[in-house]
Amino acid sequence: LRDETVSGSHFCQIDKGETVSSICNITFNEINEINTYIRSDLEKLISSDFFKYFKIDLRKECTFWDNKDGLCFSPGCAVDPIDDWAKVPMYWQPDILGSITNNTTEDIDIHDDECSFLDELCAEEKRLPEIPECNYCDVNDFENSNCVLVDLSKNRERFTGYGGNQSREIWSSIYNENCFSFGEVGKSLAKDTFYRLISGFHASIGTHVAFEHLNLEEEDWGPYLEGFMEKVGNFPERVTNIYFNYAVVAKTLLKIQPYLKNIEFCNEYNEDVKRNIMNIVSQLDSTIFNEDLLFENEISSVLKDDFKNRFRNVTKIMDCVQCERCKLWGKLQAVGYATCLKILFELNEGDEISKQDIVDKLTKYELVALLNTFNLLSETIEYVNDFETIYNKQALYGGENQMVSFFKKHNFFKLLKAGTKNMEQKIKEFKDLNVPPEGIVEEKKAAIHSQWENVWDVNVGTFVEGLDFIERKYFTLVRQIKDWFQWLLNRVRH
Ligand SMILES: Cc1cc2nc3c(=O)[nH]c(=O)nc-3n(C[C@H](O)[C@H](O)[C@H](O)COP(=O)(O)OP(=O)(O)OC[C@H]3O[C@@H](n4cnc5c(N)ncnc54)[C@H](O)[C@@H]3O)c2cc1C
Repeated sequence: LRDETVSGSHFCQIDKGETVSSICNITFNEINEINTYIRSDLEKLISSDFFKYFKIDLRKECTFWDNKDGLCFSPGCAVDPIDDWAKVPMYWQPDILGSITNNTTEDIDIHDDECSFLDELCAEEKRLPEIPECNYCDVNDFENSNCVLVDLSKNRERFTGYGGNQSREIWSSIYNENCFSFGEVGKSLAKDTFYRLISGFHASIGTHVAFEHLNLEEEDWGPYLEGFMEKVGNFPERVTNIYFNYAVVAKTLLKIQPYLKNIEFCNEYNEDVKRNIMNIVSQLDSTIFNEDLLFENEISSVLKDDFKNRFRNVTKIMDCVQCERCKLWGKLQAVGYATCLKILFELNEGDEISKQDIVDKLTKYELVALLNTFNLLSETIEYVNDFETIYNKQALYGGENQMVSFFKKHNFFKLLKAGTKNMEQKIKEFKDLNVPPEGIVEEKKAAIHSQWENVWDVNVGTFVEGLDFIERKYFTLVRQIKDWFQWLLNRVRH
């Protein structure tokens, strides 16, 4: 979505000078600009040892329906969990995490494991456990013994081949059962936001899938513009929702920034990670998203609970995803958005001490998910811009490319060749006709004439049909050639 457009048309039908939504006082252009500034810092942060690991139970049972038969057999669906523990940093080692759960006060310490970020990272600084606040997502997700640790940098979100009814069922269940009904959407900013978050999340996955796409014919990875346009680009609302989500997550980071001081990312990494986060956050603009407007007039504990329940359901539905890699990234993003909602809702009220308390109790998984979700959106915006460049190039040089691909696709010359063969066959048959005896010459002449007409009609018809094809697609010139040919044909026949 950069400034240059071809012949005045807007890529994805979006005016980049407009604000992203009534509650985001920022334009598409401004978000593009911010994203360019923070991109390299964000990439550095996400590839650090602290943020590149995530724990997940890939075998967790789907509690909504029976999906035992639904498996994704494509090799792209697989995840490579960590098996060489020697290479994993100290604070991700199972014995460090395990030492907490092995304690006699197991139940309490499990919560400690999940919700006291500081304790979990720096074993020597254990504090007394507190009751968790992670109730926008399912806290049990990260505490069971079936969890595996995954290096996210080695299992990127990309095309896996997962699709069809299986994935459609998941999306439709998220939209139909867990978003507010269509009657409610449009009447309430808060409820609209819920739908937009899901749609932006979906569109971001679609953009990644199209950008890191496997061309099955050429067995090569690369951007697939048609796929992007089909799933995202032809729907301005979906592209807008990606920018909307970017604004929401950016604002979440701005909101927790003043309270990050207490969090220690272990001595080894603390300063680096903190400096990096501060660098990123300092480039964001607080007008990017106005959550006060969102909750104006209607923030109530009932609505808040409704949000919590619905989003917790969304994170649980991810257990029903049959493709492991999709499940990994789906879960991570669902937890990332759940964390956003929690911070935007909970940090909007109460005194400074309670706000500090909420941030102090964020779990490692929530923070890893939040920052990785922001990184995915940042990549998505970069990809949308790259798709625009590809689109503009094709529009500029499209005439030639389209012609070549047309001839490749419709194989026009093959059609002509077949027509010619047909014609040769007919001529041969014609030649093979025995010369008739005197008396029936006139009759035979008429038969021969009709044979010729037949040959002519069939083959010329094929040829004209071929020209028709091209004409319909691209050339007015062909119409003239065709008219001329038709005129010549009429003259020869009569
Ligand atoms: C949680 C999850 C994670 C996934 N991760 C991956 C992955 O990493 N790699 C991969 O290759 N595939 C992944 N998939 C599959 C992918 O999302 C699509 O489902 C798949 O590519 C099939 O696409 P589709 O064109 O049939 O439509 P789908 O994307 O399945 O969409 C179903 C319907 O939802 C509507 N819709 C589509 N997009 C939007 C939107 N943004 N907003 C509102 N409505 C919309 C349309 O009406 C569409 O027909 C994932 C699926 C899920 C559920």
